[in-house]
Amino acid sequence: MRPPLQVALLGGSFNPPHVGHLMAAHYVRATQGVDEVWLMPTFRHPFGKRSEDFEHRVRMCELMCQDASGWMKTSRVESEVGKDGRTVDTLEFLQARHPEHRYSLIIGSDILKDLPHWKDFDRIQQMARVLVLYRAGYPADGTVGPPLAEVSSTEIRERLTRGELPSDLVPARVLAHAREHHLYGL
Ligand SMILES: Nc1ncnc2c1ncn2[C@@H]1O[C@H](COP(=O)(O)OP(=O)(O)OP(=O)(O)O)[C@@H](O)[C@H]1O
Ligand SMILES: O=C(O)c1ccc[n+]([C@@H]2O[C@H](COP(=O)([O-])O)[C@@H](O)[C@H]2O)c1
Repeated sequence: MRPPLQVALLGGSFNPPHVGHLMAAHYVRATQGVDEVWLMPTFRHPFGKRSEDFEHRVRMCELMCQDASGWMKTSRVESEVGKDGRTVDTLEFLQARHPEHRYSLIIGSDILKDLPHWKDFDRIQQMARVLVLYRAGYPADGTVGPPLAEVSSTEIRERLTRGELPSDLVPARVLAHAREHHLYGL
């Protein structure tokens, strides 16, 4: 019998995806015994965060995944769960759909402050191994690995608003998609 597929989930707004996401995915794949990393763009953000259209964010994630050899994938699962975007519901849905997989959940250390407001984080920890990555600028206890890139989608959107093209922070194919579709006021 084959061992279960080890899947690490990286949920986020991806508004837009950037090299910080890419480094997080590569780091986990390289060091955490993971077969695949699935990017899961939010469909309904639980805290009401507004973003560009889901389809554009999915496409930009797919374009970013093209840089990896099949192990990094984009999942539309958040649009299929049919609830209000809570991660515990997404995990339940994925476990029912692929009971043969084993899940890890990747979060950056900037999110630790929000966890008390997440739904059923205890249950999440029962269903998945939670990997807290050290996001540069957000030191915390219990993180895994070195500080990762100091980059955020917020900073990228700000640069775009100023008319700058953040080609040092956004994969080229992703930036080309944003330009072609006039996202972020381009
Ligand atoms: N540079 C980074 N290093 C480590 N983790 C990151 C980094 N950027 C994002 N993450 C993690 O990836 C997940 C999704 O992040 P998200 O898509 O919200 O990006 P963001 O840059 O934080 O966006 P925004 O600035 O719009 O809040 C979160 O768990 C976040 O902590
Ligand atoms: O489950 C929750 O209650 C919950 C509350 C807030 C955020 N999340 C998830 O956290 C991930 C990162 O969100 P964000 O705000 O950094 O884009 C994303 O997958 C969200 O669905 C989950």
